[in-house]
Amino acid sequence: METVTAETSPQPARKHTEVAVGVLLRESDGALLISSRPEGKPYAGYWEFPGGKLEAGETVEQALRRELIEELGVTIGTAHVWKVTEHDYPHALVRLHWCKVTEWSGDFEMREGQQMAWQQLPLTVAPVLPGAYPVLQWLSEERGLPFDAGYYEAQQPRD
Ligand SMILES: Nc1nc2c([nH]c(=O)n2[C@H]2C[C@H](O)[C@@H](COP(=O)(O)OP(=O)(O)OP(=O)(O)O)O2)c(=O)[nH]1
Repeated sequence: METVTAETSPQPARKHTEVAVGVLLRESDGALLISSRPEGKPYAGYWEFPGGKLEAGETVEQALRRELIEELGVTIGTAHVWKVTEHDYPHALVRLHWCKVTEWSGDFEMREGQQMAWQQLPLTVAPVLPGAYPVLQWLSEERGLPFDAGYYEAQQPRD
């Protein structure tokens, strides 16, 4: 009989965590809204696009609308998925559903004690969550700007 060791036994497939993410674009100058991750979450203090995990039965748009009310106090208009990416973190395998958002109402309030910044590319806040790099690349390409992942990598904390 074949012995299956820990090294050779197949690993069960990791389940994806589905995440809705908003790229809020300011009409006047095309600036992007970036926010910092609150204390108590993995990667606290890292900068990201606002959003969060889908709850049972929610569409991406519904989850994004709920998250932005919870985190920022704004209610978004229509949002459609623009890109889907995946990132494998030690804490989770995430599937990110990215939506561009150009319409919202309400005043921004940092309801989770986080910070926010309207930024042009390349971003000047750091460190940025690595799962956001592909979107920064696509946004740069759309604007005819160079994208250098090394610029963002160099700002990651070292252990
Ligand atoms: N919001 C957001 N999440 C991102 C980005 N890039 C990226 O890899 N992620 C990952 C980090 C997290 O593993 C996951 C989002 O989960 P989260 O913990 O922030 O979600 P949540 O607000 O629903 O959190 P929770 O407190 O309910 O657990 O997606 C990004 O730009 N924005």
